[in-house]
Amino acid sequence: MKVTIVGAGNVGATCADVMAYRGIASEIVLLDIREGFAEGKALDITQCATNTGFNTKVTGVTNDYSKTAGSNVVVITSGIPRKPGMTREELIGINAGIVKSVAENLLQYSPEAIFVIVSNPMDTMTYLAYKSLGLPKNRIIGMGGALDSSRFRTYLSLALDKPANDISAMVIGGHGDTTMIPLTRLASYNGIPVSQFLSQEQLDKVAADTMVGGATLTGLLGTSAWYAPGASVAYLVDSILNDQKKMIACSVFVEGEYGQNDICIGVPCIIGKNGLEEIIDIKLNDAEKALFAKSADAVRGMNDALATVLG
Ligand SMILES: NC(=O)c1ccc[n+]([C@@H]2O[C@H](COP(=O)([O-])OP(=O)(O)OC[C@H]3O[C@@H](n4cnc5c(N)ncnc54)[C@H](O)[C@@H]3O)[C@@H](O)[C@H]2O)c1
Ligand SMILES: O=C(O)C[C@H](O)C(=O)O
Repeated sequence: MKVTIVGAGNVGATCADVMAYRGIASEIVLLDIREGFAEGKALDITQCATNTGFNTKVTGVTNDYSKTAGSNVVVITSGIPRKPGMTREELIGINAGIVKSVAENLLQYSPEAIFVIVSNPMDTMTYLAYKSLGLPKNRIIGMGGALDSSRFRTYLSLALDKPANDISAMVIGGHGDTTMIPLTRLASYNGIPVSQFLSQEQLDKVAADTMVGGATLTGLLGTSAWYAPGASVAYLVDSILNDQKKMIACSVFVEGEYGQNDICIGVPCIIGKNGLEEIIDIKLNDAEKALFAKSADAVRGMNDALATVLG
């Protein structure tokens, strides 16, 4: 199975590295606009093979889309990341044009591919890809919830002092500092509600830390994060290529689900060989429904800024 990743920067290269190491795809093509950059990243990753024991073919190209032909999955990470103090939404002006042209180029050479959108603001970029490519909604998937849920589980694990893999928890809604919705009520430690172990004050802090998880790392690193984002993309692509049918919160086009229409927003999705296979309808309580409606309003508002790009 062939995967193309556009953007060989921090997230794209990390994603390629994790996918190669875990043998998720047989072939990975990294593409970047910067001369020689993707070639260099691909060669460096390839030179891990004998020490980490993988057989994935990893190549890099400078803006040559013909080398991406016939990809089963394409991942878009091209664009600029935020700097400390910025919101993801401030990236829209530059990233919208990049994502649209990259997506169109990819489709030309891989007409059957499933698209995974990573560039920020991710929900807006996913909507842009959906509207401009004209593909069925199952083939356009925004990655954000996998990462946010992983951060939520990490913060819960730290508060509980228990392994993150024993914790089940999900974040839905927009992939923004104020639009994420960590579903604390449904989070569990091996099936036991986390509220049996943590006070409301502790739970509120975990949710707040989760929501600004990306901003915290941006403040520490001077640019946005890449290890957990790259691993989260690989996790999502694995579920597609290997038809795992995992439930992963992803940004997809909604048509009535959760009371919303005509936006891409994070909802629990079954992800398999067809991309989005089903949206799971969680019975939210009234407070959660209100948070989702507010998040959807903010996500919808950002889509208005796309008018010029969408023509
Ligand atoms: N959805 C998420 O959960 C999530 C997580 C982390 C980062 N991101 C976003 O992903 C994007 C990439 O982040 P990063 O840290 O890897 O940035 P980065 O600067 O390290 O890498 C971006 C790469 O894109 C390339 N690029 C720019 N324009 C291009 C074009 N037209 N064609 C091909 N390549 C092009 C650049 O040359 C660069 O190498 C940012 O927008 C960031 O906000 C999203
Ligand atoms: O925080 C960012 O800007 C990058 C990404 O969306 C993240 O959550 O790490």
